[in-house]
Amino acid sequence: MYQYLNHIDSPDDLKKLKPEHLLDLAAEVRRFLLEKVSVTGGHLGSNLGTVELSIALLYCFDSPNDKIIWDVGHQAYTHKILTGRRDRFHTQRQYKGLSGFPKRSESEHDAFGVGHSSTSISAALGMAAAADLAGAKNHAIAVIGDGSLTGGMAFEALNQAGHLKKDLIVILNDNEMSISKNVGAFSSFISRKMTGRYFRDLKKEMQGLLRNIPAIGSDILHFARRAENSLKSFLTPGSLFEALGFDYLGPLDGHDLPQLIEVFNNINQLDGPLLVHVMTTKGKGYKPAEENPDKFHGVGPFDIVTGKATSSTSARSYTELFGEAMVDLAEQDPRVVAITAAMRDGTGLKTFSERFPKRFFDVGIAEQHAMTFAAGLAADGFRPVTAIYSTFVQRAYDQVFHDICLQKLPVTIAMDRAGLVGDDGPTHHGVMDYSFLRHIPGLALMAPKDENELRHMLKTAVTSGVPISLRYPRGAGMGVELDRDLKTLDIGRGELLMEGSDICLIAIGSTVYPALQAAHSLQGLGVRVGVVNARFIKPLDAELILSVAGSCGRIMTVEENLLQGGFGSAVLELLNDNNMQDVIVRRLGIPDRFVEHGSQARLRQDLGIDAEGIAAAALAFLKQ
Ligand SMILES: Cc1ncc(C[n+]2csc(CCOP(=O)(O)OP(=O)(O)O)c2C)c(N)n1
Ligand SMILES: CC(=O)[C@@H](O)[C@H](O)COP(=O)(O)O
Ligand SMILES: [Mg+2]
Repeated sequence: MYQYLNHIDSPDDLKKLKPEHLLDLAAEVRRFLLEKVSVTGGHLGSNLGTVELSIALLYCFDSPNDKIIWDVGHQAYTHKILTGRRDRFHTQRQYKGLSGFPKRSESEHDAFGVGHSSTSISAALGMAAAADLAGAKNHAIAVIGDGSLTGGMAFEALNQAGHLKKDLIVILNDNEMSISKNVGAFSSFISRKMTGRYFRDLKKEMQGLLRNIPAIGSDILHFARRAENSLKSFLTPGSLFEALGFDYLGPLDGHDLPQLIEVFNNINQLDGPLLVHVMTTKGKGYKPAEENPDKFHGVGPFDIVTGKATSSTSARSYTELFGEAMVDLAEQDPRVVAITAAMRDGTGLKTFSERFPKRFFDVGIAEQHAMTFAAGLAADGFRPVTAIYSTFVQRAYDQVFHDICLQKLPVTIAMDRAGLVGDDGPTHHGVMDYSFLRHIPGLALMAPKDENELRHMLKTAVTSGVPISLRYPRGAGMGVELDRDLKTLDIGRGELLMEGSDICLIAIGSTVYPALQAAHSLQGLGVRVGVVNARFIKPLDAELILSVAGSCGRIMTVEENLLQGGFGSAVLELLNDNNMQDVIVRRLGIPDRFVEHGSQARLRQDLGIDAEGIAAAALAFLKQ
């Protein structure tokens, strides 16, 4: 089946192959990727696009002594397969299986843990500085995509690299795609095809310009030629990197394995900062992915022949209903604008962008900029909604504080993928937003119990006129009926769902329905259980919580967030501030550790925040 691939368990095995066999190996790797990812799901398009690049890097450099760092790392499947993980690759992103991203704890060939974009150049530069200090001669190689290069910290690293002049290799994998088509002036600049027409027009312009300068004899033509040459060198993609102190090579064909090997063997001898620009095709070698690179960026299990998904969910997703509510709100209020950081489809804003193109902004992978851009819009009368995954909002903590809350600007921070996201694992779980946002003065923070309440919370947010954030989970909603009209909720008001005098479960967001389920099963055992849907992490519904605490004397909080500084902590603080220390409290949530990847259901079960876990914890609590 795999004549070459089955004999490669390390880069040393790879190096035993003759160069002419590497093309066959690349074909086998592509087949292997399709075979495995069509079953497990995962990031397909970017991995099909980096097969040759991965082979050439491991063939020409000396991993793990040479450090290869993949930016984001979603495109490092071939790197993993050729570094001893082929036989375990069917477990990638599965519970207790391989991670979907490079991880130092997983292999010595994973030089740096990744998952959030734009970190590779900083890390590689750090390793280059380490090698320099240690007198070592190993290479530090960052492989960064054109999308990830729109992330600000990549430029912070390029800036310092050009200054330090350490031996650093940056490989720009340019497929002109982020998750969707890449955006921004920089991405069009680096992918600019220096066409003949472009130069001809430019030349005409130059000559026109020069004709207006008083004749300075025959020198003018000499000057014109020099101007044209310098203009050409200035306007090629490499000119910007050269201006930052890098040597620039490219653009090369990122699928031409012999060329990549020749170049990589040569650059092995170079020193100082070097940027190699390779052009690749996202989804290369698999027609459905080449034709729909955005759709095949991240996939569930699919049929290789048709390219169609083989698993589907019934209930509509939180994301989809968020997107629909955004369209409704934008129709009602011309001040509503939407901002995404390179994740239009992932955040459900595709329809919004088509209906209101002038009120839709994709800022690239630039969450910090997104927040302050929103603050600018809000300062001048608009109602911006930033739609950013919870884990990526962590990137923009200071901007939320400094640019939005301190100035009390009416920005809505809509955090999708909040809570446990599942297969992407610890880099992507959105389990800290209660903790890192709750203590910012003036910021309201809420979480809906279901997709219908999400819609009302969104309306509440964009009409509130204050800094406000809502967070909702990845995946399907609860399948509840949707109210026809969106309504506004009272900020700081929760709802009492069940009354009970033995114990009261105070839940928030995705834990409300599991708490209700637990309560019904406890009722069957004769336990009188109350359930509260808190709705707001801040401001808490103090009146409701103090009332149930006083009448029950025993409460259990439940949250899909770290316990440290989370919702339960807020309730403890409230009780303490109101001298209700005699109320006994148990907090269910995520303990002080990172949660590995696996299905959301399995992770919630492990953490005891699913219905069974809540019921068991409540029973144990009652027996104390
Ligand atoms: C800080 C951060 N924001 C957003 C993402 C989501 N994300 C993952 S891959 C990706 C696009 C990356 O594009 P590029 O670097 O060009 O890689 P390609 O998929 O094209 O190979 C995005 C936006 C992320 N991983 N990290
Ligand atoms: C690698 C990356 O960060 C994104 O591709 C992320 O995996 C998308 O997550 P969703 O699949 O939840 O949209
Ligand atoms: Mg790209």
